[in-house]
Amino acid sequence: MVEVVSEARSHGGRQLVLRHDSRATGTPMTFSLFLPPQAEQGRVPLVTYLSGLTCTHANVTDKGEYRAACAELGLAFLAPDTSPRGDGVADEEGWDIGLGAGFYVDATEAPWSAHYRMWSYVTEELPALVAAEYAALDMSAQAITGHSMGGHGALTVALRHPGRFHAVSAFAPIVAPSEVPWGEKAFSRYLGPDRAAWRAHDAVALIEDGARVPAIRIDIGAADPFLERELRPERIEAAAADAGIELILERRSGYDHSYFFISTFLAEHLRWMKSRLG
Ligand SMILES: N[C@@H](CCC(=O)N[C@@H](CS)C(=O)NCC(=O)O)C(=O)O
Repeated sequence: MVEVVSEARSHGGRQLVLRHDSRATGTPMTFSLFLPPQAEQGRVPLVTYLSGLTCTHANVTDKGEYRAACAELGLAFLAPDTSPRGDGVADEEGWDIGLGAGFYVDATEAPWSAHYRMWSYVTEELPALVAAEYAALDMSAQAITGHSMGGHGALTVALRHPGRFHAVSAFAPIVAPSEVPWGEKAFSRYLGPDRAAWRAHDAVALIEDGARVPAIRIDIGAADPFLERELRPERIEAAAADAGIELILERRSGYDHSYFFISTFLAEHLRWMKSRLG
């Protein structure tokens, strides 16, 4: 059962905000879905966008400026939340852990393991739900992208589902979470101290361990304050080069980590995705 929280006409399509009771997280979950005008006539590809730390579906929905391009290109755009929320959901002080910081893993450690099952949510439950509810979505034509923690999510989800996504891109992604403070903090709590278990959720480690996608597109702001400490794009440049994965990585002069940066380049990513979706 999906509840429509809000619906608005935009660029000839429909911008929906939806809520449902998630089996994966055991909580209500809210997400947004834009259906372009082409969805009224036939089937359309689906782009999933995974958000970053502190975000809900609302940040990209309000500030991402994707609707004009999606309406032109005939792409649906799905934006999930970044963690379970509600009474009884574990949290800890700090904006980089707990609520708003699910890191797209299924936690194995208490107290997190009770609800923090964002991997199952974004890879299984949510795609199945939207496919069942919206027949216009062509689930054989999917692409995925994301920002920061959500860039990490997009890369790891695509690397672990070969063939599901025709295109994967990211904005300012955390490419090697096992090696940086945000990821070490989250993984040690959610997945425990055994770093071997972290590799399945680390894009650089996955590539080193043999996971492959045909191509990756990344944009990153050269003035991003998290660049050197948390994002470390040089790590995926090295891994992709060693693996023979085509990597289109643009460092955008003067841009920071914010939605002013993302909204500037999101349409370009959607165009690139559309070209790979055929
Ligand atoms: N809250 C943090 C910043 C966290 C941050 O930059 N989050 C990014 C994702 S990693 C974001 O998109 N924030 C929400 C927004 O800009 O709308 C701080 O105070 O430094």
